[in-house]
Amino acid sequence: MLRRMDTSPLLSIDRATVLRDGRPLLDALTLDIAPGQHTAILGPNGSGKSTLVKLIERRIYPLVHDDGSPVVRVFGRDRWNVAELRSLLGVVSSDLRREFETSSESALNTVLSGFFASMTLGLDHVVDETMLERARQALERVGAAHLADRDVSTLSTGEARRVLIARALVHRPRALLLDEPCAGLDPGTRRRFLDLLRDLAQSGTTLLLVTHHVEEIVPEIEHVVMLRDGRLHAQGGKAQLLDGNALSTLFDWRMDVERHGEFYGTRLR
Ligand SMILES: Nc1ncnc2c1ncn2[C@@H]1O[C@H](COP(=O)(O)OP(=O)(O)OP(=O)(O)O)[C@@H](O)[C@H]1O
Repeated sequence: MLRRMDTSPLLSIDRATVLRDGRPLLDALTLDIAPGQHTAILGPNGSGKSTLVKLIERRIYPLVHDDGSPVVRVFGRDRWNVAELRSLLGVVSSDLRREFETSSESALNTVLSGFFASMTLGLDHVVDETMLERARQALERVGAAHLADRDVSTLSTGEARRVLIARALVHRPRALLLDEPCAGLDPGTRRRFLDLLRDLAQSGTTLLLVTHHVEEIVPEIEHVVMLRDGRLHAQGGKAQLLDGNALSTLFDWRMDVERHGEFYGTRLR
């Protein structure tokens, strides 16, 4: 079973449609991401990026197919217990960030709650020494060990982001799904954060990075998916899609693409 899962696509979405008030937020979206394929998911506001994240993390469900065939498979499987899925696919989403803004848990407990796919540590959650050690290591990994005892609601945006990444990392997941992880970070913190993502990618964690900023696409990411109006607008390699014409069409504004070493940037016309 494990061997089969290892070679299965990380993500396989077959004509996913999500409706709200009769309107498609995702419209027959088909998308395949291979194992180990670091991917950036780009799209303008309202293009369906966060909806896609919620679909993958099982917060919302698509319309079912008439023939009963699965719409979303993660690591080759369409049925998951959420805690089990989180152990393989760590998620840092905007919903999760909002939920933790009002939490009164310490950063360490917040990271530990990742073992139980819950928001807080409950009385029925038994934390053993190994978990504690792993949670401390995860905080260390993201440079947040000194925040362990702080109440998460008192952390700055960048500090809280690190704690949420540590929470996603406690299981040492195979992949990380990050929705706008750099929103609200100052330039230095953003660059350090991107270096952390590079480090994770180089040590074998597959990155799925949702963003509207080309500047955040770390060099390890080679595959780009473009969403627009809830549909797959384009997908391909960076050389093909991080191009002035392709990005201008996607974002409806003329822009040029510049290379900054291994990174890309845009200049609006
Ligand atoms: N619960 C909901 N009910 C109705 N419409 C919704 C709901 N959630 C999202 N939408 C709409 O679905 C569309 C896609 O939203 P989504 O949040 O996925 O976009 P996004 O690409 O993540 O945008 P942004 O870059 O602004 O975060 C938007 O038009 C949004 O208004």
